[in-house]
Amino acid sequence: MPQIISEEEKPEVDNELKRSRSFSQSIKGLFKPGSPTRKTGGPTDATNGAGKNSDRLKKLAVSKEQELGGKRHEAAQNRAGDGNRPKMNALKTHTGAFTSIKNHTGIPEFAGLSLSSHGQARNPKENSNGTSQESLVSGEEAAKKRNRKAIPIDAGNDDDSDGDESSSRRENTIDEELCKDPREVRRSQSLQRKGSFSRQDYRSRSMSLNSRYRSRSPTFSASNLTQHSERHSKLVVNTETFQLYEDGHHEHTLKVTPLVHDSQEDGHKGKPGFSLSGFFKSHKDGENLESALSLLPRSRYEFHKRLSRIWDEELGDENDDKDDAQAGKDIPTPVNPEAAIGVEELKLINKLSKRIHDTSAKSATPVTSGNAEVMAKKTYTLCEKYGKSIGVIGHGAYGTVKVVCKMIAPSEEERDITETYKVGNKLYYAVKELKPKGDEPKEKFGTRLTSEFIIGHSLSRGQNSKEGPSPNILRMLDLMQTNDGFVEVLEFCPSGDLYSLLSRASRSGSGLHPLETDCFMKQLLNGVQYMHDHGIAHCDLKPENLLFQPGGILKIADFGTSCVFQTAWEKQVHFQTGAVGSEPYVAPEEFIENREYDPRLVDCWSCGVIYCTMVLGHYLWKVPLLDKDSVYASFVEQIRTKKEYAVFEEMRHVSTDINRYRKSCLYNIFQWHPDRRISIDKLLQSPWMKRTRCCVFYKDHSR
Ligand SMILES: Nc1ncnc2c1ncn2[C@@H]1O[C@H](COP(=O)(O)OP(=O)(O)OP(=O)(O)O)[C@@H](O)[C@H]1O
Repeated sequence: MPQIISEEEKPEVDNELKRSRSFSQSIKGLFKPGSPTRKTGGPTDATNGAGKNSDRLKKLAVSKEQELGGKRHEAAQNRAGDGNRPKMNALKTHTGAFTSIKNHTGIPEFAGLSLSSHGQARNPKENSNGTSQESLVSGEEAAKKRNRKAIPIDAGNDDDSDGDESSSRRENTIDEELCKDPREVRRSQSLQRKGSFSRQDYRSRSMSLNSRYRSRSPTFSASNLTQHSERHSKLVVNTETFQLYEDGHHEHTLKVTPLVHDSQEDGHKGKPGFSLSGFFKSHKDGENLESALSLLPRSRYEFHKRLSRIWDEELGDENDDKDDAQAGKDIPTPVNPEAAIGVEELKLINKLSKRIHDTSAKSATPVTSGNAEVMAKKTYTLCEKYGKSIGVIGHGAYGTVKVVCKMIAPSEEERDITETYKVGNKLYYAVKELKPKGDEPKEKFGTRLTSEFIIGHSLSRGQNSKEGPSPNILRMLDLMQTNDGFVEVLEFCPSGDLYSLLSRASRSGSGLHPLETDCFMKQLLNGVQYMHDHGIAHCDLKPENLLFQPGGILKIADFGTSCVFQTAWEKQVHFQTGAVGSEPYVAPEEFIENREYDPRLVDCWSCGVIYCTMVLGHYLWKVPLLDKDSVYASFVEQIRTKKEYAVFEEMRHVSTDINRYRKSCLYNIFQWHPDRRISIDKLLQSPWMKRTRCCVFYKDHSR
């Protein structure tokens, strides 16, 4: 049964809502471009965050472990009308999560806490694509049209371990219309389209590439993927992105996002699209990028092992080893070895901070001049390790994201393919340029850079994890330095992000299939659970930060605003204050001034919003503030008075049972009081998720 707030709890909730209302008055300027640091509560900038982090470390030594309230409530469901769908006007905040570490006495002076942000007003998807979030806004007729007759099918998970759910109750059904004619399905599921995308039509080229990609396994180890294609089962649903078989198995067939010719970046007229077989002529920008040098110590050089060994033998850097040994001596023994931020990360933070600081100090003498040769001997260039730039995949707030491609020798072809996207003997990497924004202080930029990289690098390597890396965390492979900035080398996800997928689905009128959305949700929750298990909360979960491999493997990306709530030296969970993320996905408690909140629970709220966005094809609300958003206010009102929300009640699924379980989970996610919100762990244990068939096989069957 869904949980809502009981009568006796109302006063407390009312107070909170009032507070959130009054805070909303002051939040107006919070996310303006270049808006100054908030003085009280709310987001702070990285420098303030650093101060807070030191305080926190002192506090942490004596404080008791904070535990989550696990109270769950039950409530009845009634029907109610829904308000108007909002047009999107979202925002995003950024923060740095680390500060440089100068000494290691006592509890390490590790400042891995993202408590902060200064806001910038920004369209949620204000990028080169001209893509607008409004494109996701649509009406509600589609939901009504989806209410159709159903026929039985086993759409459940093979895992029958959800105790109380006996097999006799598994009357899973699938929409009759969906089985009959996928095109009709598309029409019937069509979502009203608003706005348009200036992203050029990707289809002509990507369609031909798509078949190549579809035939190969996604980048995650094949053993972790469920196998569908060998089964001889009738295809019952076939949309542009999803194929469902009669036996309940499914496959994702995501398209490949086209690259833009590098030269177009410079204003040259070039042919749009790209060929994976051809390399473009290097130009000045390309040379700058390709000669970028890694900032990672050579001991971190885990790929291209053969080459690494040669360098280690020929060019051993004793100083690095000495520094490591010295730093290791001063670091106390971890109490929480599973934390993503442990001894190795601490050493790396120090090294990177030093290197980034040195680079900033010497910005007048870029690395390509005299010192470049010396540095190049100690490390490797981007071109040597990851290949040449072949095009641009997108634009972020901090710079362009390019794709580089490296041919590998036949002897290397057996190499671990989890590293990045691989086609034949070519490996593709995404290279994200990072430059300080406008007048962003160098120190703050360095902090943000280190934070994002260390968190992403540690999580994606899974070094501190018994089960190894998660297939749902984007691999962050390297941090390199160019003439005028830095670049992160990332696993390349050729199918782009969930935002683009939803936009395309909305545009083509197909929407996503319920089993498709459930599979993505399960992957998302598993990825987030992995992060939480290792002491990191993402804090900016949204479709734009979820990338895909063509086979439908979802990758959580962008750790720039992530929060380290527990390091290897802490047993307690650290809460944070201040709104972080994008308004539609931010949990309501983040807006309450000076209120500490559990970052894991805000991630859970965001997952719920993402899920609803996938199902509905539009946002739930613009912002969860009563006085700012009538749709959110309507949600709160309906839950209070009718104990249900019309939007959730009207959602349809292929299975009536799964629909019921899902609804229950949604009510438990959208608890505005965080103490009553369901955790990611519990969500993954729910009958809904247990019955969700997923493209990734998670070792822990409870997931
Ligand atoms: N590893 C990757 N593989 C494929 N596409 C990527 C990858 N990383 C980013 N992109 C694409 O590049 C575009 C810009 O990404 P980026 O992360 O810089 O944007 P952003 O979300 O604005 O980030 P930030 O919040 O750090 O500014 C997005 O459209 C994204 O889908």
